[in-house]
Parts: sequence; structure tokens; C-alpha cells
Amino acid sequence: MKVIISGGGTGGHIYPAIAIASKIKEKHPTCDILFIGTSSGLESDLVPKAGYEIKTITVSYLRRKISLHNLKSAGMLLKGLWEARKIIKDFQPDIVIGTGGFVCGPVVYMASKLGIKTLIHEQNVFPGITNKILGNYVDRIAISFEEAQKYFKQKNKLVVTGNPIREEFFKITSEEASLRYKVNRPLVLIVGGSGGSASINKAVIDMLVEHPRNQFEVLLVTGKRHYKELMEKLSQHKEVLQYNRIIEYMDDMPYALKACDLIICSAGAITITEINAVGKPAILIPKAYTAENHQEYNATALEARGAALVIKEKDLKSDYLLSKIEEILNNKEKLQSMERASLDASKKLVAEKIYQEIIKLLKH
Ligand SMILES: CC(=O)N[C@H]1[C@@H](OP(=O)(O)OP(=O)(O)OC[C@H]2O[C@@H](n3ccc(=O)[nH]c3=O)[C@H](O)[C@@H]2O)O[C@H](CO)[C@@H](O)[C@@H]1O
Repeated sequence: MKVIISGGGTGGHIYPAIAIASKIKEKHPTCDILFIGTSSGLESDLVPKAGYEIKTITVSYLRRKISLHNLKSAGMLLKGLWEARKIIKDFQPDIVIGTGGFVCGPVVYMASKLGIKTLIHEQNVFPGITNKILGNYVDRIAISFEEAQKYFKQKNKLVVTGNPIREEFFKITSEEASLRYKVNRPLVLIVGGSGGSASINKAVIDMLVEHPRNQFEVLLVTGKRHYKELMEKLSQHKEVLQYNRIIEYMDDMPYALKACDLIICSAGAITITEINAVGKPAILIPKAYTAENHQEYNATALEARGAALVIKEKDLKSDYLLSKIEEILNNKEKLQSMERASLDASKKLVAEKIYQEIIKLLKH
């Protein structure tokens, strides 16, 4: 069996792609899997680390207005289509899978034009533009939330699977996780998605500068591009680092998430799925600039289930954040009911369901 998987830009598109690849490998150990991404996306780092080969193509995004950039983008799109065609023809896959991000547009489109079976996976309640367009060409559309069905016209192609995440989230025990990350205070993990969030970082740093030593310990993951500047700022506030931990990227998210008592994060769909898998309560701060404001849809869906509290970026102030953290941590009943609701929202066997869809397509 030969499979091409494409998806990239941010972790929210790459980790599901890796989870699908691992499931296929588990079922077919001799299967050949090739990833297609871009050289600038996070995938060129994460995919080889996960043990898979990746080839890169040229991609750009189109802006709404006609501009010099747009003409250049159109040229790059043609180049990307041509490069994708060559890789697909050389590799001869049985199926091509897309997990979102601009890069999977030319790859999955070209595969469908070449008559190869295709499946896309959408992680969010509100679908991304690439997947919405690809919906017209692919054989199957796997979605993660029932609420997403209304945004796709091609009802007969839809299947609700949930978001596939790394197996470790289901396997690690609390004891193993605590050994790695826990101290003698409650642990509050804070992360603004795979790229970090400037507004979350600011509110948290302001909070810690004001209150460096709390009843809880903060483990802040800043995102690589924000780290240096924040650490420079903190050089005058040594006590913040004495009582809390600040890192640029968390390579060990399954352990850190399992070890924490509360997570504060932006509302990326994969992080939310991981939170539910380990049954943690969350404060969600949707990134306001995301396409069609899709993070707010993700966040509200979890809040409606009683597993999260949502703070809009415009309301995010350090004092307010501190009061909400304390309110949740100090109310055992609330904490436990949020934990239960979070676990209840978790979908099981997602990668297996997607794998079964792949097999069905290949049999036809
Ligand atoms: C700004 C933007 O448009 N973000 C989108 C992107 O998010 P983004 O990549 O930020 O989103 P997610 O929160 O969905 O996923 C992040 C992934 O990276 C991992 N991680 C993150 C930080 C870290 O230090 N270590 C680590 O391993 C998380 O565990 C998770 O697996 O794709 C998601 C899925 O389509 C969307 O819902 C998000 O809205």
C-alpha cells in the first residue's frame, strides 16, 4: 500500500496527519507513506522527527483583492500544482489524504484529477477555505464535529470521525506524567497553539510580574517566535522564573497536558481534542484573527458542554485571568464537573474510524 499525506503550516494540521500515518503503519507495517508539505511550515521539522519522509512543494495564498502579490501567488500556485503532479506520478499512491492548510490544496486537487482516491480531514467546527474548495473534488470528507456538517454542500461524502490525536494522550498514566512535570503545587499549563499567542503571553507575563508566587505553578509555552523577547523582558523579574517555568515549545505535550490541573490555551481544534482525551478543565482564549473567526466556534462548542470557560481576547486582562484561574482551582466541585464534561466530549478510536474510511475507499 502506498499513501501520500499532505497538510501543514501549523501543528493543528500536522499532528492529525501524523496520527493518521501512525494508524496506517500499525495496520500495514510495510506501507510506504510520503508526506508533502512546504519547507517553511512546521511540518518540515515535525514530520521527519516522527520518522516519515517529506517532500516539499511551492505554495502561496491568494488575497481577496487583485494585486502584484496575487499575480505572484497565482504563478506560485501553478508551480505548486506542477510539482505536486510530478511527486504523485513518481510515487504512484493508492490514496492521497489531506489534513488542511494551503499546501494540501494543490496536492489533493491534482490527485483527484489524476483519478487517485482522495480523502480530506477537517479539524474545526468551521471548515478552512482549502477544505471547503477541495470538498468538490474529493471522494470522502471526514469531519470532527457534527456542527461542521452544515458548512459542506457535498452531504453524501461526509463522515463524522472526530480529530485523530497522538496515541500517547490515551496511554500515559497520571503518575507517569506527574513524575515528569508536577511540583508540589497545582500546575497550570498555558499554551497559545503551535505558534504561540502574543495576547495570551502578554496577559500571563503581566500576571506573573505582578504575582510571581501563587498557590499554583505556571508552565508557559510561549511559541518559538515570542520566546526571546519575553525572556529579555523577564531578565528584570527573576522571581517569575524562580516560581514558574517558561519554555518556547513543548515537545512533550501528552505528558505536560496529562500532568496539569488546568490548561489555558487558544482554541485550536487539536489542542481541544487533546484536552478532552486527558479530561482536563480549560480556559479557552480563541485567537480573534483566525479565518472566519473559527476558533470561537471551537471554543463555544466546548463551553456549551460545560468543560471550558471562554475568555475573548478583547476581555483578556491579567487580573481577570488570575481571578478565573483561582475561581476554578479553588472550587473542587466545579473543577471535577469540568473534568468529567471534558472527558465526556472525547471521541474514541478516531484514527481507526478514518483508517476504515480509507479501506472502504480503496475497495471501491
Ligand atoms: C492560528 C490558526 O489558524 N490556528 C489553527 C491551527 O492551529 P494550531 O496549530 O495552533 O492548533 P491546534 O491547537 O489545533 O494544534 C496544535 C498542536 O500542536 C501541539 N503543540 C503545540 C504547542 C507546543 O508547544 N507543542 C505542541 O506539541 C499541540 O499539542 C497540538 O497537537 O490549526 C487548527 C486545526 O485546524 C485550528 O483549529 C487553529 O485555529
